[in-house]
Amino acid sequence: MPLYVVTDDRHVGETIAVLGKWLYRYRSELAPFTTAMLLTATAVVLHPHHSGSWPVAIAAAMILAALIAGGKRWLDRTIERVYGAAVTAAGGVWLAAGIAHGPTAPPLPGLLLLGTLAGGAPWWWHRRRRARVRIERTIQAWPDLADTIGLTGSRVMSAVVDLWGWRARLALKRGQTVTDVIGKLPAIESALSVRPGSVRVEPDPARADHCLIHILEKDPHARPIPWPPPTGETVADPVDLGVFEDATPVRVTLLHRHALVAGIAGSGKSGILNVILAALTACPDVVLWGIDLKGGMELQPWASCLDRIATNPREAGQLLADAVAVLDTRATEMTRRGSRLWTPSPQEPALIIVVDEYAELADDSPDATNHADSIARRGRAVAVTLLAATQRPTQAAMGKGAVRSQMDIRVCLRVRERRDTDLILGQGAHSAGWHAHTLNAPGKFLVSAPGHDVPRRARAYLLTDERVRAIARAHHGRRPQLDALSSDAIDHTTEEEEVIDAELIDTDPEQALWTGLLEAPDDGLSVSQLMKITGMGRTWIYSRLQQHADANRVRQVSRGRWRAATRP
Ligand SMILES: Nc1ncnc2c1ncn2[C@@H]1O[C@H](COP(=O)(O)OP(=O)(O)OP(=O)(O)O)[C@@H](O)[C@H]1O
Repeated sequence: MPLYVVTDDRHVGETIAVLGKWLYRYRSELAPFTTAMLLTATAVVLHPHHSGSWPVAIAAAMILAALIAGGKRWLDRTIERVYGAAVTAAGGVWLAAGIAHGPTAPPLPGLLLLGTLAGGAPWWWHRRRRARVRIERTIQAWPDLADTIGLTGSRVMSAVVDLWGWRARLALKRGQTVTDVIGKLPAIESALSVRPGSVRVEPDPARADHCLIHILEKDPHARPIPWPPPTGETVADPVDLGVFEDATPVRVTLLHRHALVAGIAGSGKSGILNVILAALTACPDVVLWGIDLKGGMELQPWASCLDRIATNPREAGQLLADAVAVLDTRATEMTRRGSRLWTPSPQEPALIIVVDEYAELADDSPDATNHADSIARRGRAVAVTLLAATQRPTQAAMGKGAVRSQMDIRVCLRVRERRDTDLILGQGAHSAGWHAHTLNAPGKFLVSAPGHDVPRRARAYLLTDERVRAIARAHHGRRPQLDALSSDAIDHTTEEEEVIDAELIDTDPEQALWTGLLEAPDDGLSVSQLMKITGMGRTWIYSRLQQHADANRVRQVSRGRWRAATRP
C-alpha cells in the first residue's frame, strides 16, 4: 500500500494518523530500526547519570541471549535461536558501551548502523517472517477481499505458515458451503495475487459452514519423487502410489477391489501401473495376468512376473473367459465351504488382471468386454479383480457400463476437459472440486477410493525403466501359481497346442524344454506350448527362457514365441 502524505493538509492529525497506520502496517519490516532506536534512547537516558550501570546491561543481555538459545518451545529451528541469541548479545554489548561512553561517542553510531543492517538482513530475508506478515495482512484485508470474490460474510478464523505456503480455516456465512468456495477458486487466486492453481480448498469434516484453504507458494510436487521399495508383503497390504501435497503417502488396498487408472496420453498411466506392479510382484499371494493390446509394449518389462499375458484381441478374449471360469469355480467352492470371501494365500492366491488401454479391448474384442463386465460385477468376493488403465473411460469405451461403475479405486491423472473428470470419477466430481484438468505434470493425480473421498492432489512415485527391469528380475522367481482348483477350471487346450508332437514330451522338464526349443518350427513355440511339453508352470518357463536368453542359447522369434538360437 503506497504512503500518501498530503502536504497541504490542514488537519495535522490526519497526516499523523496516516503515518501511524503506515508504521503499524510495516512494523515487522521496521523492527531492526525500531530496536536500534530503542537501544539509542536507553543509552541517551542512562548515560548522563548512570554510566556505571553498564555491567547490568551486559548481564541482562547475556541472560536473555542464553534463554533464547535454549528456548526450543518458542523457536523450533536452531538457526533461528542462534540468530536471536547473537543479535541480543551484540545489542547488549552496544548498549553497555553506549551507557558507559554515550551513544554518540565514536565509533558507536557507525557500529549501530552497521549492526542494524547486518542483523536486519536475515530478518528481512526470513521466509517464515515474510509469510506470517503476508497472512496477517490477508486476514486484515479478508472482509474486502471476500466482498470482491463473492464470499461476503466469510471470515478467516486461524492461519498457519507451513513448509510450502500457508493454510487457513475459513468460517462461511450461513447458507454458504464449501462448493461455493470451490466455485470461486480462480477469483480467490486473483484476489490473493497468487499463482493460478496454487489454492486448494477442502471441506471441514466437522462443520458444513467451515472449510480449509491451502495456499501453496511453492509446488511440493515440482520434482519427480523417487520410488521407495514397498513395505507390503501380501496383496492384502496397501500399496503406496505416491505422496499427497502434505507429504502423507497415498495408500490403496487392491484386494477385493477393482481399480481404474485414467488420463490423457503421457499423463503417467504406465507410471502408476509400474508402481502397482512393483508392489504386487513382491507379494507371493497374488497371480498376475496381463492384457496389453499395444503389442505388449507396456507390460513387456513385467512379462517374466506375469503368469499370463495377452497381446491380441483373441488372446485377451480367451484370458478373460478363463478368468470368468476361475471366478465361477471359486464361487462354487466358497458356497461349498460356507465362506463369503476368498482369503488369498500363496497356496490359493488372488488373481489380478492388468489391462493396459481398456478402450482398445472394448473396440477390438466386444466379446471380451462381456467377460470383463462379468468379472467387474462378480469378481470381488472371489479375489478375481481388474486393474484397468485407459485414455478414454467413456461409456462406449468401458463396455456395457458395469466396468466403470464397479471400479472402487479410481486414479484420475490429467484430463483434457472438465467433463472427463466426471467420466472417470463420477457425475458431479468436477463441481465438488475434483479438478483433474488443472494437474500440470505427468504422474500428478487425484484418487477416489475407500478412505480417500476428498480431492487432494498427489504425485506418483517415479520408477525408471532400469529399476522396473531390476524389480522384475528380482521378483520373477518368487511368483506363485494358481491353485489347482482354479487352474483345472481353465481349459488350456487350444487348436494350436494340439499340434504338438507327442515325441517331444520328456520326463525331465529341463531336457524337454531344450528338445522342444531345438525342434521348434521356424516361427517358434508359444509359452503355453512349452508349458504343455514340460508339464511346468508359466513362471518356471519364463525363468528358464530368461537363463537361456542371457546365455544367447534361445531367441524370441516373435512376441511370446521362442526357439533355440542355433539348430542341430
Ligand atoms: N510419477 C511421475 N513423476 C515424474 N514423471 C513421470 C511420472 N510418471 C510419468 N512420468 C513421465 O511422463 C512420461 C509419460 O508417462 P507414461 O508413459 O506413464 O504416460 P502414459 O499415460 O502411460 O502415456 P500413454 O498413454 O501414451 O502410454 C514418462 O516418460 C515419464 O518420464
